[in-house]
Amino acid sequence: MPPPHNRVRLLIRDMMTVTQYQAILAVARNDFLKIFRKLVSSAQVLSTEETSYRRYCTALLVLRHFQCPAAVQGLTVSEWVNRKEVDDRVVIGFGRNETMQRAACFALTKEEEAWLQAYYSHIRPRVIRSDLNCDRFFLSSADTALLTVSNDLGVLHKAYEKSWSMGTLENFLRATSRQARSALETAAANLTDTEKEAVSSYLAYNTAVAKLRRVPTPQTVVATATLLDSLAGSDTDRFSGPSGTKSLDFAAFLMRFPASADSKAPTKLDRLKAGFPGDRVFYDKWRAAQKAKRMERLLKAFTRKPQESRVKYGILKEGWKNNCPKPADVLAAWKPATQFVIETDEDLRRNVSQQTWKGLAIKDFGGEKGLAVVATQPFSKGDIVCDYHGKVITYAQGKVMMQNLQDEAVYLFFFRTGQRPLCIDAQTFPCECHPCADTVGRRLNHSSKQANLCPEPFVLKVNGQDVDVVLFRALRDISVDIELKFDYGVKRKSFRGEDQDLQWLDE
Ligand SMILES: C[S@@+](CC[C@H](N)C(=O)[O-])C[C@H]1O[C@@H](n2cnc3c(N)ncnc32)[C@H](O)[C@@H]1O
Repeated sequence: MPPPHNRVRLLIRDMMTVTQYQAILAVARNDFLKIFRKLVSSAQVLSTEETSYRRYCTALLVLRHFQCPAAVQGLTVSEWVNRKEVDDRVVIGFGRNETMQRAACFALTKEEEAWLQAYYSHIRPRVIRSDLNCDRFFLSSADTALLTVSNDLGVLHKAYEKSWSMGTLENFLRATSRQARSALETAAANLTDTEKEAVSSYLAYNTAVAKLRRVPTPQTVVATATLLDSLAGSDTDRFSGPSGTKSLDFAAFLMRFPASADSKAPTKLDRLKAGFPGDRVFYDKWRAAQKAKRMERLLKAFTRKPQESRVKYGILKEGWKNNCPKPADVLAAWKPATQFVIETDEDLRRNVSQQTWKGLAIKDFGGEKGLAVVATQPFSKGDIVCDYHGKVITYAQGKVMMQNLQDEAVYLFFFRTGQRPLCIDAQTFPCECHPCADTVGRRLNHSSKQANLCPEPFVLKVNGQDVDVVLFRALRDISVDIELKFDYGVKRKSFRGEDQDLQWLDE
């Protein structure tokens, strides 16, 4: 029999409601939101704050969405970029098939999505420093897949131990995933059988369990998430701050009016129409954020220390009439970049031979466009992003393959290196060297007007042999979530040698 004080704890645990298990989310919320605001306004965030932010995000998925730690750890970038908006929620992990190991599927509110997106677009890219190619959404600060979600939950509770008043029930509680899930099952006892099945499917996390159940539709996942909120005894805003604060929030302002180097400042009328104050407080902060972005772009544009006149010309070419950094400030902040030679760069050779390109995910846009590639970390103008991978064949062989294609998408890249016309065959799929991978280059879509990548032929020594490769270079700075595209360089009437009216080739 457990000692008396443990018996009291066990008894209290039996009485705990779902909301009480979720109390840590409310207690830590203000600190979390402070970091969120800093992230979206591009203010400096300490690495300790980044870790606390990640801990809160994983706690949210465990305690509010009842996902088990293994499912949170297994969440991938591909699942995140392929999330689907359904009604007022965003469904993640939908459309899995049997080859996938995890079966977590949950529906976030729009606010929660913005929180996780801030982790994904601001913290995750900073954590990826080495050459490890990790597709996991949550990374540890050592740039590897996060394996400590349970432990992180304990650390989050410990950090707020003192702020919980002595003698309250919460004081006894360090909620674990298992306890929160079992409190939910207790709360679900009076539901109908169909609702119970939906709840237990929302909680399922391994393929074996998920296979026994029907695959839920995204609408069912959303309905179940709403049901879970009601079982927790309150609505989706139960952790929200005082009403009316949202419109005073600069983070919300930036979300409504993103401050990129090229965006137009919101006018007073724009601000008022969107429900923000008409005064200059947010406006001035917005201008400072844009100025910082412009400074960043100018600094990246010069690989050698420029003359002041060149910086002035650079600003003129950008067409920025006001709110630009002073040329003298750009010169003061400029630092030389590290040298990078394509033909001898070891990382690049490894990426070509092993297809370990970082910062990219394949996203399904559906319809005619189909699969495409999006950035999962920022790229700078001039960066090599990936290659067009496939077997190098002769131009003539490529043309024969092209003529034999019916209506299917084309994965042949014709190019010239020196005087030699060649073709890369990515039509034959999967390739012999990567039988289990969908290589990213073949999923790049076309755009003649908004291309952000440019193909360049090179000869590289790969595994001791000279290999013809086509590398894609970023034509401009590319941020997270942007689709990567290049100009296929063909006209719609001549594509595939047929007189086909393919309108997308004019895009
Ligand atoms: C190299 S593949 C690109 C990846 C392809 N979307 C997929 O789902 O695998 C080329 C094919 O993609 C499609 N495609 C490329 N760019 C497109 C665009 N901008 N809009 C619509 N479809 C496009 C065309 O069917 C083309 O033959």
